[in-house]
Parts: sequence; structure tokens; C-alpha cells
Amino acid sequence: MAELHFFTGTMDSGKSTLALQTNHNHAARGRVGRIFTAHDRAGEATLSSRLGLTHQATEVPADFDFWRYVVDTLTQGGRIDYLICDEAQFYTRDQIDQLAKVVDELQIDVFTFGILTDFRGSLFVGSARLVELADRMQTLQVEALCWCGKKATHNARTEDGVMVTEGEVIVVGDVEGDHVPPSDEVNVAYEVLCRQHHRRRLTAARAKAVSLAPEPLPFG
Ligand SMILES: Nc1ncnc2c1ncn2[C@@H]1O[C@H](COP(=O)(O)OP(=O)(O)O)[C@@H](O)[C@H]1O
Ligand SMILES: Cc1cn([C@H]2C[C@H](O)[C@@H](COP(=O)(O)O)O2)c(=O)[nH]c1=O
Repeated sequence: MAELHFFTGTMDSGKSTLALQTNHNHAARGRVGRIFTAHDRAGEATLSSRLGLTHQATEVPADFDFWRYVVDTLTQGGRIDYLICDEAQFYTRDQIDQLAKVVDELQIDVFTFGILTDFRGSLFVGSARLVELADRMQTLQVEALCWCGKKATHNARTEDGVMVTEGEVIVVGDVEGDHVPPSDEVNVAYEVLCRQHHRRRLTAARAKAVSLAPEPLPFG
């Protein structure tokens, strides 16, 4: 029986790596798949892992119809055994419904990968629908960690180093690294945090600044 799988975890938990590994293992056994992604950091129509692997993919804009794509391919004599769908948090509700229909009506396995919640801690549209429809939902085993050492559960967004909770939902970016933008641009980055530190807006940099601040003198 074909199934709709949803693999989830915070940013930097290995989802894209697993997507590429899943494709590799199925392709190695002669199965024929198609790879999709949306707004990957590496650019359009690319599925990229931080471990260095990349693969050409089909970009999924909001008006892309998975059902039509698969039916058209099969009608033209093509073969599809499975779909790999990365950055699935960005897919629309309709697109997730189409993926479920592909599984049920065409017996094609669908493997989706994505983060659950946005920088505010709210479910992404695509992920919410996957939670509702997936046959299997699995959280990645390699846990990303908050600066305090606890399991990270939230994806914080920073602008010039300051955590923000308002703005556009979709802003492509990476967990903090060496990237330094031109001085006239806002430096948007992400940092994974535990719930408590996300709630308190306590990023690693702010925690460090607070711990280095001199103690106030006691009043006599
Ligand atoms: N230099 C490195 N050495 C070893 N592992 C790394 C390195 N950089 C990133 N990783 C690992 O790569 C994984 C992130 O890969 P990726 O598939 O891009 O994550 P996601 O798609 O979930 O954002 C994490 O498990 C992280 O530990
Ligand atoms: C939290 C959050 C993230 N994004 C973007 C940032 C990255 O480009 C992707 C996540 O990619 P990853 O492979 O899981 O690291 O999503 C966003 O647009 N909005 C957000 O709120």
C-alpha cells in the first residue's frame, strides 16, 4: 500500500539530507521517482543539503498541480513510483490534498519533508495539512539543539542579530553562519531554540550579552 509520509524537524535537523538519501535508496532499487522543492536556499529547482549534496528538482510554485502533473506523465507513458517533496511547509493546502489523492488513487508513495512551525511558532499551511492527512509522521532523529543544550523545537528569525516575531512568513535564509550581507541590507538569519528561550526571545547572542553584563551595584 502506498503511503503519504511526513518527515519533520527544526531547521538544520537533516530533512533535505534524508530526502536525498530516500531518493538514492529507492532509485538504487530501480524505482522511478520525481523530486520537488520550493524556495530552497541554493536557488530555484534545486534540493540542497548542508552536508554538500544537491540534486536537480522541480520547483513548486503556488499554482502547481501535483495531481495533473502525475496523471499527465502517466498518460504520456511515463513511470512514477514515488515522489520526494522537500520544503513541503511552503506548499498550499490544495497541493497537500493533491499529494494525498496521488497516494490513494494511483498507489504512488509520497515522501514529504518540512519544518512544522514558522518563526512566530505557528504552523505553516502545508505542514498543518500534512499533520491532518499523513499516514505516517516522523520527527527526525538527529536533534538540533538550542544554545542551552535542550532539544530545539522552534525556528527563530533574527534581523541584524535581533529576534523578530513580525514579518513575512516566507523569507529564505539559513541558520546563523558566516554569511555577512552588504552593509545596506538587513541580515536575516535563523536560529533554532527550545520553547522556553523562543518564548523569552533569548537567542545565543542575547544570552551571552546578558551573562556578560555587569551586576548592578547593591543599593545601601
Ligand atoms: N560541517 C558539518 N559536519 C557534519 N554535519 C553537518 C555539518 N554541517 C551540517 N551538518 C549536519 O547536516 C544536517 C543538516 O542538513 P540539512 O539536510 O541541510 O537539514 P535541514 O534540511 O533539516 O535544514 C544536520 O544534521 C547537521 O548536523
Ligand atoms: C522558520 C522559517 C523558515 N523559513 C525558511 C528558511 C529556510 O529557507 C527554510 C527552511 O529550510 P530548512 O531546509 O528546513 O533549513 O524556510 C521561512 O521562510 N519562514 C520561517 O518562518
